[in-house]
Amino acid sequence: MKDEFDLIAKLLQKRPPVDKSVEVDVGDDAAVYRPGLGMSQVITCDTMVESVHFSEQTMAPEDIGWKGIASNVSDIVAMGGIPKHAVISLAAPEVWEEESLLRFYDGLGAGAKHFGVTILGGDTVRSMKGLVVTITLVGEVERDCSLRRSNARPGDIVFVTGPLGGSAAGLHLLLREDTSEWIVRYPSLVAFHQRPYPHIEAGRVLSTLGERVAANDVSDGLGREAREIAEASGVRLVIEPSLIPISPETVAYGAEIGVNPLQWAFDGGEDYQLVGTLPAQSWERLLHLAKEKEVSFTQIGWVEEGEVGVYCIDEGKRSLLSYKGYNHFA
Ligand SMILES: Nc1ncnc2c1ncn2[C@@H]1O[C@H](COP(=O)(O)OP(=O)(O)O)[C@@H](O)[C@H]1O
Ligand SMILES: Cc1ncc(C[n+]2csc(CCOP(=O)(O)OP(=O)(O)O)c2C)c(N)n1
Ligand SMILES: [Mg+2]
Ligand SMILES: [Mg+2]
Ligand SMILES: [Mg+2]
Repeated sequence: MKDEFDLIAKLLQKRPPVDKSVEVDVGDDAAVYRPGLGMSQVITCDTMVESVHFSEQTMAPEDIGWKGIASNVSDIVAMGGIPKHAVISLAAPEVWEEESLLRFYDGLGAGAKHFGVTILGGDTVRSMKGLVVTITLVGEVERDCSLRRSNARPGDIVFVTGPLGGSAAGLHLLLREDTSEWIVRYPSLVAFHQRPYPHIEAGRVLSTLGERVAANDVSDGLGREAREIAEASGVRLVIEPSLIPISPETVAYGAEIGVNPLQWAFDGGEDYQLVGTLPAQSWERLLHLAKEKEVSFTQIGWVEEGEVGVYCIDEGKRSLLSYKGYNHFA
């Protein structure tokens, strides 16, 4: 690469085409886009740091790009929104040469295309150590229809949208010394970790239901995300661990190495499914709509009055959840 500007020009060739809601594209001081009529804007931002969110051993450059987009899409989905436009901040050390950065953008472009996101700009700077990627994503949702963490009420059903724990199992496998033989045996776990697929339609079914729905995406582990709903709503969530969907490969890998896969589900994170609550009388209607949209919802518990927190119920016995979830500063 000649310089930063030459690199940016090459990276931009990897992005999907922009739509007509974009008034000013990349190439000016800032981009300008037109929000949908009658829609509220949703905005989120997530960062990925080398050695914290990924390493050479766990993710190829393409995977980092895909997961960067997916983790931001996941937060828009957790509000019930449609992801729209992103800006990408890239801080790259010298060891990240042009070829690797272009591969990173291949994954980013593929993710953006898959989730219907346009890339309207960014910033490219030198980092002294480690790649740092920060993505800001805007989306939109119908006015007053967003899925708030504070929406849970006693009597609601607690649900998740898909299998949990697979990403943490995949990370465990990728960090092994003898990783290559395990990758062949458990490819789905590697995919859970490297290529998450937040379901835009799952969030959309919930936000267009015309009901009071709470939701949170599982980036830090089910325990942590459920607790955030309980705290924001001032209620108690009761979870039946035996109802938590866990993929057969996650169960098999856990059994082989002596780890309870529930620990990955509660504490692992990066699954990018939703955990949420909604009134019990709307459950059957949700399942009916979900079937049409090919998204899945599984009940894992219910909401009660009482001391705020998350409780697990096992053979009729309740205990306060001891799982903590991922914490950057713990
Ligand atoms: N440095 C910051 N400045 C302002 N707000 C922040 C900062 N870091 C996090 N937040 C806000 O705190 C809340 C929790 O953040 P986080 O746990 O990262 O969300 P999520 O897990 O959904 O990505 C979010 O509303 C986020 O926007
Ligand atoms: C090399 C490596 N070590 C550890 C992890 C595990 N890990 C890193 S960050 C994280 C939680 C999610 O990241 P965060 O920045 O908290 O996402 P947010 O909740 O803000 O969306 C997890 C489980 C990983 N993905 N890769
Ligand atoms: Mg965050
Ligand atoms: Mg979130
Ligand atoms: Mg997030």
